[in-house]
Amino acid sequence: MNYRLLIVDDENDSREALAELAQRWGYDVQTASDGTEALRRAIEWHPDVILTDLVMPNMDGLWLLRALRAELPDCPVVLLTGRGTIQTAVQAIKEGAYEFIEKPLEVSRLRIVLDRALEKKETMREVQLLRRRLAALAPGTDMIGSGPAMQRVFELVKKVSPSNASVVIGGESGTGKEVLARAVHSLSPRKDKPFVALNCSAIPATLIESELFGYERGAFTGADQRRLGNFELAHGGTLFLDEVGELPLEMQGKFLRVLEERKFRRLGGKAEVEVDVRVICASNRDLKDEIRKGRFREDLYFRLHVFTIVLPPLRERREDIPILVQHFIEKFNGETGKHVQGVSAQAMETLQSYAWPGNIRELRNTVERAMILVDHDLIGEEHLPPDMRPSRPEAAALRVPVGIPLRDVEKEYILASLQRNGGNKARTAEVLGISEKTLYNKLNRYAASARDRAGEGSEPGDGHGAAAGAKL
Ligand SMILES: Nc1ncnc2c1ncn2[C@@H]1O[C@H](COP(=O)(O)OP(=O)(O)OP(=O)(O)O)[C@@H](O)[C@H]1O
Repeated sequence: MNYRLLIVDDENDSREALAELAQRWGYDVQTASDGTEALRRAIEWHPDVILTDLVMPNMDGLWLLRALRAELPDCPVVLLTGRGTIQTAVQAIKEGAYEFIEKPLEVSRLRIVLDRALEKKETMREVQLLRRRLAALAPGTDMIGSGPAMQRVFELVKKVSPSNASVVIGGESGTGKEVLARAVHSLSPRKDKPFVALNCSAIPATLIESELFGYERGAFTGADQRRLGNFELAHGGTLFLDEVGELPLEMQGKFLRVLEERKFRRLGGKAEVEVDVRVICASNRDLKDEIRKGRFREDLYFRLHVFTIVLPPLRERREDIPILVQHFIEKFNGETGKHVQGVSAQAMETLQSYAWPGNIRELRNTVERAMILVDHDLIGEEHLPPDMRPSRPEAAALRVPVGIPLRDVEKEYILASLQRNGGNKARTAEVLGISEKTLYNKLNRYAASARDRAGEGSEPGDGHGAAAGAKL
């Protein structure tokens, strides 16, 4: 289906010329000669993009822009401006116009601006969809994920949350193990009690005991008052131990005892403290392997592994990337007061093809960085880290062996240009500085000679040779 372009200009000649040009580029075109007529057409016809002259005698471009913001807020408006009207054009951009193009009109710029406006419109449509899906996801938790892998995880979360069972969460670093533990907590009857998280790998072995169980005043030098440990702080709620494989062996014994007896003593304390705590553990090490190496107690392993949930790495659930990106954009918009809307199609392609060794944490940081760099409302490829961007051969060199006939050089050059422009003949003709008709004639000639050669029993050419041209 062709894109719809509404052209608004009070001058007949320039309106007709623009319409003819746009039709050649493949647009369905309607025209209007002033703002009021344009508004009526826009409401009836729903164009994908509007190209309007800024200065018109009757209801000018700025009036139209304002009226359209209310009626068709998603439709990009491109303004044509004369030299003396730049200031008004800048004002129009502030009021939401997509772009302005100065007269006299540069055809190639018009083409590029219209293409980009359409790309933006498509992206915004996608963004709307993602927003709607975001709102419908895993209510009551911060977990985002809509693909089948995460749906399976959500099913498990829903099953295990209401119980008191211990849960072990596996998955690479940054896959969201803590987020998952919080989700289990917030969907459990303990949701109004504390959720206490402790990362065992971040605490020196000598301090872990006091972190977990607390101490009494005078228990050791410097203990000048009683301090509650994480078990006590989590009473009635959930204790999340990240990197549980890092617990020293001796601590594992004490930990097991608390799980079995539900009571313990603070360091330096005599009285036993009773606690009611649900324990969720996470590890990105293989605990079975740790048992074999004598670094993890088997009895603790079996006590903890009542229920296991493994989070897949991001590269195995790429389908979730768009919705996660949108989630982080909305989050950072809220924190920074920015109004970034989404990510361009090309940038999203890059994000979806990257391997994400740091998983969701890395994705989150990437979006945060891009949002610092971006000064429009759309994140583009240029806002992504350079090593993430695929190398696109912007000005790919064409190697042509010396000594071949000039007409073959021309053919190779034309076919390579066509390929670089994604098969778009109008754009290729423009880049080559020839008419589209000339390009068609040449391509037809290549195709015919390829057919002839094929008829003679020879190969019809390689991937970007004449046969490829014939198909285009
Ligand atoms: N499903 C998700 N939805 C939204 N945000 C997520 C999700 N999973 C992870 N995150 C975000 O990614 C970051 C890393 O998550 P988290 O700390 O839970 O990972 P982890 O697996 O516990 O990492 P580590 O193993 O390094 O402790 C956090 O900022 C978190 O908010």
